[in-house]
Amino acid sequence: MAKKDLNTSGKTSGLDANRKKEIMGIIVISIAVLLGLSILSYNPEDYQYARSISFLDLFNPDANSRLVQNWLGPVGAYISHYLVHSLFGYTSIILALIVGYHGWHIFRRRDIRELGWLTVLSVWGMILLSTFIGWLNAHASFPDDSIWSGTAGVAIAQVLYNITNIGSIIILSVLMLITLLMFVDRDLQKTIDNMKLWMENLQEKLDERRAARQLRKEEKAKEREERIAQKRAEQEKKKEEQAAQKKQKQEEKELQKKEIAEAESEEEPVKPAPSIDEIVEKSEEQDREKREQEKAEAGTLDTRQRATLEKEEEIDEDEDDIEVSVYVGKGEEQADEKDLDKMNKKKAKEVPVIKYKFPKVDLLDPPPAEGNEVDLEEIKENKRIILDKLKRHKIEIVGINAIVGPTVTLYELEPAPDVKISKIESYSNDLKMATASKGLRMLSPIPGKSAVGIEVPNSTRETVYIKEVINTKKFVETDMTLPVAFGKTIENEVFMIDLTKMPHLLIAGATGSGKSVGINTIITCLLYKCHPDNLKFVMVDPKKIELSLYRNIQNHFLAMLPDSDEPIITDTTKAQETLESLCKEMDDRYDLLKMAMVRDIKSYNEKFKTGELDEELGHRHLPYIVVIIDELADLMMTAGKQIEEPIARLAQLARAIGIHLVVATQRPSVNVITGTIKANFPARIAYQVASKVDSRTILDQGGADQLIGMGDMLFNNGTGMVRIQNAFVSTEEVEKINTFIGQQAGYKEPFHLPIIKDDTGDIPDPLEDIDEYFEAAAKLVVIHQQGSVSLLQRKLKIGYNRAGRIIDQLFNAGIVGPYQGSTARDVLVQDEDELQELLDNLDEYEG
Ligand SMILES: Nc1ncnc2c1ncn2[C@@H]1O[C@H](COP(=O)(O)OP(=O)(O)OP(=O)(O)O)[C@@H](O)[C@H]1O
Repeated sequence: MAKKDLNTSGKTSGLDANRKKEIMGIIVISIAVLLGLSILSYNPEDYQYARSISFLDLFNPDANSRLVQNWLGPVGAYISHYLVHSLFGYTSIILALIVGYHGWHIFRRRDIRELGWLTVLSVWGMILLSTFIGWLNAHASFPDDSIWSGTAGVAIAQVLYNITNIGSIIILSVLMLITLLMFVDRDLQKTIDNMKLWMENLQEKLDERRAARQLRKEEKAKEREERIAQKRAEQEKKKEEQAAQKKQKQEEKELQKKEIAEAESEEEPVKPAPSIDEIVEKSEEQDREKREQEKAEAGTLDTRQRATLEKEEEIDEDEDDIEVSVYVGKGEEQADEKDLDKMNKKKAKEVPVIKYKFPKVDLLDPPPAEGNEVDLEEIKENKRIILDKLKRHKIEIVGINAIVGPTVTLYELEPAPDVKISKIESYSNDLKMATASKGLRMLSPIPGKSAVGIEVPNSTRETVYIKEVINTKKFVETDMTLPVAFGKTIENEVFMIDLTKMPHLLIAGATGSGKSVGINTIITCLLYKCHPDNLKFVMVDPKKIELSLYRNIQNHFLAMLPDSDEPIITDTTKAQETLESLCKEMDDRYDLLKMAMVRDIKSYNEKFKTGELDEELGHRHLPYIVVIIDELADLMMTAGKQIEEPIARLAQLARAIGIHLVVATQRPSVNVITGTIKANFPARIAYQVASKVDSRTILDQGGADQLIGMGDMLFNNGTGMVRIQNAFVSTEEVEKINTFIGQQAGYKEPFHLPIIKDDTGDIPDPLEDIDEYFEAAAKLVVIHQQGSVSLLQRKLKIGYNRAGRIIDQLFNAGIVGPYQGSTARDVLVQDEDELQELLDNLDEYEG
């Protein structure tokens, strides 16, 4: 039934009404398309052609109607001429769109009356747009062709312009805007409301975005804080782990040592002889390891130091004031006066070569019974000045500690979390002025801490006496080979190093800063701990006064060239010769080490002591040699490279064979402390210097320019810097020690360094400086047919160096052959008669 209704509904005679509408729609759309195409393909020249074609030509296949460019031929040319040229230019396309839209409406069977308002608005819009473009074309030459607006558009615009002049464009713009708004939404109020709403939405969105950004920022800051806290915790954990690992390693090492010792006692494997390179490399590696270990420990240094400090007082004036905790190091445990003497007595007995008595502790001046009191008033005042100054620069400090040392007090400031540490550093000069101090050193930050350190000199400084340092348990009981206790740190601890581990020292300081006292401290410490059999000094003193006191101990402790009259070298040429001789001694020692198949002097001497090394082959006990150069500048100025080269060579290679350099200068300029010298001296000491540049030359950083003289020093071994008050040893004390040693029998002569052969190739005059044992030695050598140093040593009861010198003279005289390493020299003279003949010839030559 319903089906029937459907089929019958709307049926008219012939075509169904709906179909009709659809057909109608399609036709209208097609007209719109044709209209559009004719408009789009408009060509101004087409109209003339179109006009020239007669109606009949249209049916003539040869007519030139094809010359018309318009896509719809002459018809299109006509239509587009009227619409585009005469009426509204290209805006006429709106007409085609209106027609097309109508067609679509009809096709969709909608009521086209609905389109009334839209049609009117579209036509109006088209006219307005063409007028607007016409105005622009006429008055702004844009676009430069009236084809966009048509003649009608330009004409209307011109009329409007004639009436309202420039107002015409404003009127047109406003009309355009209104039309556009009406097009978009015909309800203007609604449009305005919509626009308002859109603006509000936009504002809201912007606000939301801003809030989200702020939230993200806060979250990030929170995350960062958490990360920092986590990192700190990790660092703490790491430190603890490192300490544990270190302990474990130490235990393992000890265990290993024990095992090795046990294994060695069972059987001694035959090891291949190490090369010089291996020996140097090994000892460098050990140094590197030590430095790395120290670096790892540097982080824990502070806690170690702090643990030994005693909290003196907490000063807290006002309620809102930051309290300052004052710490004073409790100082090193003193040894019994007799302890060192007793130990030294035992040590002297172990070396039967000479009868020797170590200097007694009571030769040293006792420190005054009363130590310096901590001046709490001064600390309070300094704290006030520092905090006031920083507050004025808006730097907030949340905690402050004061560590009172013998020379300076270290104020540890803990800044508020948001304070930049570098900012505090920039006020160091201000603080120096405010505290009216001679020098003020900043540590920003204190290594391993998130605190800034300010070292302010104490108004009354405490002298650290050498006895306070030497007579401590730390020094007395140390098993270091060449221990040097420089003085006291800010925590009142004795600062001690083993010179063999450094392995050389470079010292700089302005005149009067305490260098000479420092060098005396080094020598004194060594004299109190080392037997003359194990230690020799080479002293170079171009200033001629500082080290002259040590002449007294030449037969015990000094090493020199055999032909030298002065045990303390003051002349540059002699200094150069001595340094070269030390290089030879170094090479000889490496040969000995190689022969003995050991890697360092310590193992060599141990092996020699047990009798494993044959004296016949030239093996001998090797004493450590400490070369002291007081004033490198004088030498460098006169001899330059000739001094620099042997120093650098020794510094580079001498560590394993027991030659250590202590080089001082008051001029730390780059032409004295050259790059080559600096590179080979990792351990450096700076006393007060004149400028920051000088400080950088010696320490690679500032700080030494802020020291306050009289033994106030900075020690840097490449792993960190320590401020020390150098122990004071007076000239009288040095004199007493030297006299005490000097009046003992000692050796017959100073330790002789090897003679350097003339490298011109000339054989030195064999009769010059000939040894009184020369003839006797020659006979011995010929009788035994063996040119060995140890033979002469044994038979003539002379020292190694002298025997070596005689062998060299025998070589020069043609009695023995050249040096052959580990085997004795060949004897070139067959028997005593031949020798006598040779000696007679030499006498004649001499005569
Ligand atoms: N550790 C110290 N404790 C107390 N006073 C010291 C200390 N070191 C040096 N002095 C004082 O400083 C003075 C100068 O010291 P010293 O002679 O060692 O300086 P210097 O650097 O060697 O000078 P120069 O280069 O002119 O020889 C000494 O006479 C002494 O009074």
